[in-house]
Amino acid sequence: MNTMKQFLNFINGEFVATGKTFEKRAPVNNQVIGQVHEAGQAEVDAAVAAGRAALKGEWGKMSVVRRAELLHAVADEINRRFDEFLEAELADTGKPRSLASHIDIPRGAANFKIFADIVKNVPTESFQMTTPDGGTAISYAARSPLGVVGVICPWNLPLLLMTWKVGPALACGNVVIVKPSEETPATATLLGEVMNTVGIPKGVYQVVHGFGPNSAGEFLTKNPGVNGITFTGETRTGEAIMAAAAKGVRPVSFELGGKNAGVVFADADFEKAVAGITRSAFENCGQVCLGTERVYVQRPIFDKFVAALKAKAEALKVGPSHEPGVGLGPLISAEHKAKVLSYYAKAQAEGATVVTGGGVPEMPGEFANGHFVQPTIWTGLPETASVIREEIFGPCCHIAPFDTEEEAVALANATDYGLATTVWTQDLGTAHRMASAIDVGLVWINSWFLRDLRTAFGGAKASGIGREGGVHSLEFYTELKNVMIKL
Ligand SMILES: NC(=O)c1ccc[n+]([C@@H]2O[C@H](COP(=O)([O-])OP(=O)(O)OC[C@H]3O[C@@H](n4cnc5c(N)ncnc54)[C@H](O)[C@@H]3O)[C@@H](O)[C@H]2O)c1
Ligand SMILES: O=C/C=C/C=C(\O)C(=O)O
Repeated sequence: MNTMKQFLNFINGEFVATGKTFEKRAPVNNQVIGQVHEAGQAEVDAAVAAGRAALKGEWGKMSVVRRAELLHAVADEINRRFDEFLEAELADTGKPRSLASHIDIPRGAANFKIFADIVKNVPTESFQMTTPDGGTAISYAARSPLGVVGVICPWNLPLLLMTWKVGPALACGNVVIVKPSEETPATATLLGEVMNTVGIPKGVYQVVHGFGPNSAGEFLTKNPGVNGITFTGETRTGEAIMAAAAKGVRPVSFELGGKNAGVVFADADFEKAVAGITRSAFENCGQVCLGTERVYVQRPIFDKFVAALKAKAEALKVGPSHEPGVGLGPLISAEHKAKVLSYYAKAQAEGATVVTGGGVPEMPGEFANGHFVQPTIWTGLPETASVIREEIFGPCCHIAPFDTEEEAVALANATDYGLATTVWTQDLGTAHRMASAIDVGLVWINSWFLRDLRTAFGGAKASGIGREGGVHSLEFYTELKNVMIKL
């Protein structure tokens, strides 16, 4: 009998079914592959109570060193069960096996290790002063956990983006309640087994499944027992969560949407620039917040660059995860496919030259029902066009020419977002001037999505609030107290 996989909530160390389920469908063929048990108000309230109890119990009293040891053990257990996490992520997302095995799952584990090490080694400040009465005083800072942290995650890099928050939150002594995307329940649920195996006390890591409004997401953000919320997702969702967090003045950490530019100067290493923009436009089927949907190429190499990127896009093998050599998987859902195709139609309606793509590939057999779209490149549109102004989150980009550095800066900055930019040039002066002038949180020079986990990560403007990564995560996941002692 084909027993449908059940994705349960993970509350107080137990896997919890509810009477209310929704379908999980495979992006590669749109077949139902599981039932997800939606957490209601009662389940979310139970998770908050269990989290608060955990803070008062063994976990709240645990030393930093012991916490770090346990988080290293979590990472080691993820790596020991690497194939299970890999298969779970592939089933949920349909992404190419090469991508999940080299990025999603390794980073899912690494995110625990890096913060386990950081919390053991980062000092806090101390000062000595002469007091007005001629005496002295010393002061020191001390960090304490925020408390119960709500972690709300998107579906594009499910394990990576969830543990990018859970890692530092736990390292700082908090407890977390994770609300994975309704599209990708698997790896967050599997991590619950790992937490039990490793011996993370119950109530420290919990998972509630569901949607946003009138479901687990909203119940979590509105629960007064939640002390802070870290969220990755669309900007408009961030606005709703920020409104919820306002009650009780709870802190938020937001990684939001983007409409990132890629800027290629005529002096760039041409092959590297083509390869880099190909990755930034099409990797993960364009479903990466850091991805490039607006490409600006200096005029002398514009035609050559368009031809080269066309060739790269057309060389991408479109198919399901298990097929070797697949470079482009499906989009996450039928709804998202419809959204991306609506932009493909808008581009044509607004007069774009379709350099390649613009539709749906012929897929064999069951995969004809998958959420596959063609990698697509446009030219010839004005900067006011919808596909240049709005985040699409698909395997597509528009390429436009520019002449001067100043023009490239103005084009890159002409957006409400401020997440990432990738700049390709072999001139050091150009590189540093561009990095300085572009209003984003992340600039890659002659690279893209190259990550040092000690660095500040986050977006400016409508792309986010705060920075996570390295010591910057401690600023969100702890309260910093100053103690002054008169001697
Ligand atoms: N800046 C980054 O680092 C980053 C990384 C990945 C994705 N993103 C962005 O995420 C978006 C794609 O992901 P998505 O479609 O899952 O985003 P989304 O905003 O639709 O959903 C994200 C999560 O928020 C939950 N949610 C939705 N409404 C909510 C509400 N009112 N209250 C509480 N929770 C709510 C969803 O259930 C999901 O778990 C894109 O805009 C992308 O740019 C940003
Ligand atoms: O889709 C967005 C990717 C975000 C990546 C990270 O947050 C990271 O690499 O830590």
